[in-house]
Amino acid sequence: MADETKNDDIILSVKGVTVAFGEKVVLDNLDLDVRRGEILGFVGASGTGKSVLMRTILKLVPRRSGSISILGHDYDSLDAKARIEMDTRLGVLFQHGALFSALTVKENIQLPMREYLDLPQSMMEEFARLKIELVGLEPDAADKFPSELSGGMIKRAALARALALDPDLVFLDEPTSGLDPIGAAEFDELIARLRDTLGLTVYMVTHDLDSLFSVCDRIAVLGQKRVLVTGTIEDMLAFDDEWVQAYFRGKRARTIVKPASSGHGSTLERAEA
Ligand SMILES: Nc1ncnc2c1ncn2[C@@H]1O[C@H](COP(=O)(O)OP(=O)(O)OP(=O)(O)O)[C@@H](O)[C@H]1O
Repeated sequence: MADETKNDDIILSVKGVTVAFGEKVVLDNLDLDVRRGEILGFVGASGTGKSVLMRTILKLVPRRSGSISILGHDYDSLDAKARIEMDTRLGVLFQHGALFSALTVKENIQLPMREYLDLPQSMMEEFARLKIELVGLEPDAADKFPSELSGGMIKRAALARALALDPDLVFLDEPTSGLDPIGAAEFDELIARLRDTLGLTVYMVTHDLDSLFSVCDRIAVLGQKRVLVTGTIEDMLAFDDEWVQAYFRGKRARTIVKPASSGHGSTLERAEA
């Protein structure tokens, strides 16, 4: 596929990255670009290394070789102050939310603010209130503990925490897993709205075909220890690989029906053929 992306548009660039645990190589010479303002859906069979790649990008897993540049900077070449500044520009929603159970929603959201910013309590209260509103939670969710929230509310609260520092790029690890189809669709709409209103770039690891069809601007497929293909749904359907074909043309894909007038409508008609 022709790639006309300018370098300025690349918010995350992964080049030649290899990650191994002992003898076991999980990612081998992997390349991936994420463009500013897009929702990139990242898929791959279970155990192929999607979480490992996300954790490698976030410096939670060491790599053997290769380079990772975020917002035009190679993290390894930054000094301590610049690294902290860089950390504030990234948000992460780990699978299952990973909220602190002993803290209220408001306190969870304020945690990154306490860690990275020196703000008066009154300002943190106001910022937490705004984030709660932004993700579509009721104001009274602020003082609730995670155990008092539904699965969908936990995801939204975790998203509010990921957005606490107004990041440029957010990483979402299976954000709709465990949600019912309506809750998942509402969460997808929220993500798309944040992309459109805040210009947020979203890197989303997902198994959710609905999300891939409805909100992802591009898709990247992980397989054979590297990114096999990136592109639109059309590119996936045209890509000659057994797993990609089974995934995007399989039974579950065929149950997703979109009106022909929508962006991917014709694709889906083809998928059903
Ligand atoms: N800390 C670790 N030590 C050793 N092996 C690991 C470690 N973390 C991950 N792995 C291995 O790396 C491989 C990729 O795991 P990963 O969790 O990234 O897969 P995944 O694509 O996210 O899978 P799923 O879709 O099931 O969540 C697996 O074989 C896993 O066992």
